[in-house]
Amino acid sequence: MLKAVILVGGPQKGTRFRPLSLDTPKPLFPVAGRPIVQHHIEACVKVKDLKEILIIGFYAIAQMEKFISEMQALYDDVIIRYLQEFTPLGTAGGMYHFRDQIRSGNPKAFFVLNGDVCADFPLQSLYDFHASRASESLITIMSTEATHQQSVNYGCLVIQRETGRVSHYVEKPSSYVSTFINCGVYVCSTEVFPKLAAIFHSKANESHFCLNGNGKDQGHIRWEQDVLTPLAGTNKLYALPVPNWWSQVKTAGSCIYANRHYLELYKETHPERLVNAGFKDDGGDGSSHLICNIYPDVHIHATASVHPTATLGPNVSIGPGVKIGPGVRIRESIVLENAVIQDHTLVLHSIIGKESVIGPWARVEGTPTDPDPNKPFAKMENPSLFNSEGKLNPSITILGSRVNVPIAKIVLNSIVLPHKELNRNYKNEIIL
Ligand SMILES: Nc1nc2c(ncn2[C@@H]2O[C@H](COP(=O)(O)OP(=O)(O)O[C@H]3O[C@H](CO)[C@@H](O)[C@H](O)[C@@H]3O)[C@@H](O)[C@H]2O)c(=O)[nH]1
Repeated sequence: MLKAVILVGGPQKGTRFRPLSLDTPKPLFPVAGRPIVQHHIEACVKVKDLKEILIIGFYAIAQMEKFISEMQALYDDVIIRYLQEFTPLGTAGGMYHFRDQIRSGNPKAFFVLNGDVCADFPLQSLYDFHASRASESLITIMSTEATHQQSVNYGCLVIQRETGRVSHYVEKPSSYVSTFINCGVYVCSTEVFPKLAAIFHSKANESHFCLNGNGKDQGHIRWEQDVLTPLAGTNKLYALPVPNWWSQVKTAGSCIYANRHYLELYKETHPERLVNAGFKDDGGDGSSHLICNIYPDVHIHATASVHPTATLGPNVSIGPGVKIGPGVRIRESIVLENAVIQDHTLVLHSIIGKESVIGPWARVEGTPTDPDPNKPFAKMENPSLFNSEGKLNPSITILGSRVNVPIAKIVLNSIVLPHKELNRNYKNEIIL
């Protein structure tokens, strides 16, 4: 039997995700019509013999319980639970704290997935690789290549080509180590728990490491620095470099990028979630009707209404209850629940928040922050909001929830906090 742990962190961690994280915990933000973490769950339930998924974070249970019960209803062959840390315990402290839940039933191994990555997760191949080295391997890391320049923003691994052993691991090094990076996806043997126990007890003995000293709980353990770094070079740490699409989801801009890739994956995994050439299934009886002009890939929730003269795509996700008027043009964007986009409005490279209303003949446009297509292995940059001159770096436009854009106004490369009534044009601004 196998299990999976998904690390979702908690409210303080989502600051680069504002204003989107103000009303939805980041792991539940919809990308390609499904919460970010549902994509992890869908990858896990495909693994043979995987029986339980434990989502570990420090969000309040009330914020997660509806999602968990929806997931449990959808995937009833697998147990899905949320375990709340009483305080942030780091990337390994939660696993140690909930060790009895992870070990119960005696799983052969368990996956660990960072909740803030998106990927075409090759979990079965990762497990098969791990199992083939089970006599030695304690942890197998999913790895991918990055550019020299970007690699230092990740955990970097030196991998022995023939064996897959990791001889050296440095978390976010200050200078170049390797272009092979840690994807934040692992298979672990339960033999890792004695290691975590030793780390926990040695931290407890360190006099400076107390609850009020550095502000972190004694149970705070860093998976990367405390576990992976010392394990490298001991023949117990392996890595499997994979060519699959993979990216972090740190900023709102990376959601547009992830949206595009998950929509593309749907062609193989869930073609029913895509709208084909402008036709939408009427439900059950095999009939379909023209809804609008489509440039694939586009996902439209069954409860959204789109005028037949609107044009959507490529890479657009339309949420539940959204209303899109005549002549509207939307591309490379995510439109959230119950938003209204009125006649002849243009939306490009943007996220439109829940219940926002964009009046007719308006223009809401952002600038994509995609990886450089001319650099092999380039990843998403996660630029800071402001440049060295204190000006907003051009990025996607985000309208928080319940924002009102009146008729014929233009909003370019701007971030608008919830509940704002805009009354003029905006360019490169944060509207607080
Ligand atoms: N439960 C829990 N989860 C946590 C905590 N702290 C972080 N997490 C979760 O653990 C994941 C990684 O946490 P970060 O601390 O944000 O690390 P990172 O900068 O993304 O780097 C990690 O991921 C990279 C790949 O995306 C790796 O390259 C890197 O080596 C490292 O593992 C995220 O999903 C985050 O929500 C915690 O205290 N508790």
